[in-house]
Amino acid sequence: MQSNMPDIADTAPALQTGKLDWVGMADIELPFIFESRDLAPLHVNAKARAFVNLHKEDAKGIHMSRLFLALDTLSTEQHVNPQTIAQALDSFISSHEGLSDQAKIEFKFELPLRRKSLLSGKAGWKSYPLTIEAKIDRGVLSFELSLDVTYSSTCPCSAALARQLIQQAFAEQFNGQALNHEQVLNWLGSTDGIVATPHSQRSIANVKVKLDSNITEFDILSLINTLENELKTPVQAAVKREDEQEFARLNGQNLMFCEDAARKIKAVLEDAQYADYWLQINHYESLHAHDAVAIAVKGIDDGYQP
Ligand SMILES: Nc1nc2c(ncn2[C@@H]2O[C@H](COP(=O)(O)OP(=O)(O)OP(=O)(O)O)[C@@H](O)[C@H]2O)c(=O)[nH]1
Repeated sequence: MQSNMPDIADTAPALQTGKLDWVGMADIELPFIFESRDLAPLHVNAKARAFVNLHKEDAKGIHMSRLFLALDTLSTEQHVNPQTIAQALDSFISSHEGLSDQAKIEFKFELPLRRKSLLSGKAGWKSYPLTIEAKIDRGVLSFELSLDVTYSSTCPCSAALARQLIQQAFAEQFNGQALNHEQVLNWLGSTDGIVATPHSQRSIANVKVKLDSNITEFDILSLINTLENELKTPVQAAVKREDEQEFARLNGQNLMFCEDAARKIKAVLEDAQYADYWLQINHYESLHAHDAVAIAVKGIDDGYQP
């Protein structure tokens, strides 16, 4: 049937000749089963982008359906892991012989993880926005992960200003009186004892890392745990009062500007020895209507740019 049909991608002349860097499809709906170390295979609903370059200058176009069907195989017959993504990229190239020598796939999805509460022993779902980009360039494979981690940041400047107001309130209230332990303890537990509170904000760390081309599995959980353990105040799922109190303690013990968060994340990404990384810290301020932002990269030649 197909052989009687015109196939202009192969036969029609290009309107204008020239090489193209990427041609393909965006926003493809693609449910699949995702594999990553220490996680049971997970059903996710991804949006995919699939591309090849078009280096044959007079070719009319690429064969979109071949990319689409390779992705469909990944979705329906395989689990998504570095090997199967590499197979899909290989099939992009082999189905475009003479046309393309570069291919890339991007999957964007939310990774739902069970997260434990801080103290109460409960658990709940928390979703992490994740993008995986895989590329093959004249036979060389590369993988990149982008991940968002949401946390709370309490402003160190605001905390110092609040402490000063609390001291002033104490001085006014007791005005040079000699106090016993119980009086001070009672005052600290009263609303007068916390006359000002520092502002905190929901904050997001956007992190992008380049992975080794020879990885055999993704390890998203360990990256998320590393980032959250470093920040100390990740947004919680299940929260009972004891968890909320622990969260308040953690916030008070980990006051941070966006610069502090950026330096913390930079240090752990350096330690993890990623080939390259990029990070952007966003503190969605409650003091201002604008945000505080810090950006850092590993700083290697031809690497990510800030
Ligand atoms: N190259 C290209 N194809 C497009 C575009 N927009 C839609 N398509 C369609 O994508 C469809 C798939 O093209 P092919 O992969 O060549 O489909 P096919 O000829 O049935 O498949 P093969 O026999 O494997 O070549 C065609 O029906 C095109 O019309 C576009 O902008 N560029």
